[in-house]
Amino acid sequence: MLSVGLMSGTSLDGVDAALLLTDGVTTEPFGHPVHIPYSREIQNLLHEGLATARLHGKPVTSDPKIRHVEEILTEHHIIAVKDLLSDNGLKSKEIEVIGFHGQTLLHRPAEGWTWQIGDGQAMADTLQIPVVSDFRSNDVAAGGQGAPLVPIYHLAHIAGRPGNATLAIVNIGGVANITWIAASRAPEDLISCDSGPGNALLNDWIARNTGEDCDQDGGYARQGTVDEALLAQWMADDYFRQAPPKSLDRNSFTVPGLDKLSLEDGAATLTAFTAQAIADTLKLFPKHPESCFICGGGRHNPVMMEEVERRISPALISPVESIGWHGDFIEAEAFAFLAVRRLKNLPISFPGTTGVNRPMPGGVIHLPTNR
Ligand SMILES: Nc1ncnc2c1ncn2[C@@H]1O[C@H](COP(=O)(O)OP(=O)(O)OP(=O)(O)O)[C@@H](O)[C@H]1O
Ligand SMILES: CC(=O)N[C@H]1[C@@H]2OC[C@@H](O2)[C@@H](O)[C@@H]1O[C@H](C)C(=O)O
Repeated sequence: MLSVGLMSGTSLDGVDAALLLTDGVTTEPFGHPVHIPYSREIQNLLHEGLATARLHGKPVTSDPKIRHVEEILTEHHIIAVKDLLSDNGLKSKEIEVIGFHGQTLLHRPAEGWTWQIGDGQAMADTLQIPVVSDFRSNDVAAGGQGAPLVPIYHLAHIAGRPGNATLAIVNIGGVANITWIAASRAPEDLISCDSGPGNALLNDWIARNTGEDCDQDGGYARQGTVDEALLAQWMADDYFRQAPPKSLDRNSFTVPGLDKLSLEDGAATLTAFTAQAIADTLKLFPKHPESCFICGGGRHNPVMMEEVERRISPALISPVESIGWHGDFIEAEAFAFLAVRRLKNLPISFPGTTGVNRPMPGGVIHLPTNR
């Protein structure tokens, strides 16, 4: 079965689209994935959507501003699927299902909800392919965190590899998250959580001060000095001592005192914040992993990788490319996998991954209506 996965993450940098050959248990990435970056205009629109959602403080789907953002977001994802199919010489009828994550506007599992936008029915009708969206709500409604959902894909993807070392897969996206994989390789033994910030706070800091999208190759952080006292203050947040599973909103941390730092010292301290949170989170799992594989955009930032290496002890980190994975498209592949699992009614979240009380299927199926 060939399926498509679409991810628009908390970095707000664009849409990742990937193909996966999967029966919902075994997996094999297929063809060439695509990344369709957001224009500055769309990024601003998404930021406005996030700000509007924060003002509401709860899902208000009838707000015309939010509906407009959803429409543009959905159009952009439809373009990504069309590009993916044409780049790979595929037709719509060769795709069994699309996993459409959408864009998270607000995430408040403690209040019993999480809010992703993206019009799955419009996508199904336009492309004439079944679409699965809204992957997180079922888990949150059942008392789970609704995130991370990628761990079962990490497990399926690692399953073919020899060896039974305890592993961690660390994703440094907008928010960073970690999947801990036990030697048993059993889904019931998975443990995961969001570790803390990834790139989103750093991106926001760089954009605010320079108008650039990110700290390209760690250029600003490299010239700065980490304010360890301020970092210790940020790390005093109770979140970092809570046991997994646990999850974060993109804007869960407010980083007081940051504005007093220079551009470079701010970049260095935010980069260290991401790394220190990863290092401290690894101590919360039952056993220190024998290897840590890093995926997500943060692995392209050499200063961030050095900070992670320096702060994890004992450190045994390498990018996921060292095990043959494509580290920029793991999440898109994961949503292709989760969509097929939804069609088969297989669970996508587990007590150890989201804190839900039993393995839980998730996602809403949208079948194309004939026009
Ligand atoms: N060369 C680079 N130098 C510095 N930072 C980089 C580089 N390449 C990518 N990044 C960072 O990675 C980010 C994109 O990461 P990624 O695509 O994993 O985010 P995401 O899909 O939004 O993640 P998530 O869904 O996990 O929150 C960029 O916004 C940028 O901050
Ligand atoms: C609510 C939400 O959208 N969470 C995202 C976010 O981005 C990274 C981190 O926080 C992660 O837990 C989750 O996404 C990934 C894809 C997941 O569910 O596994």
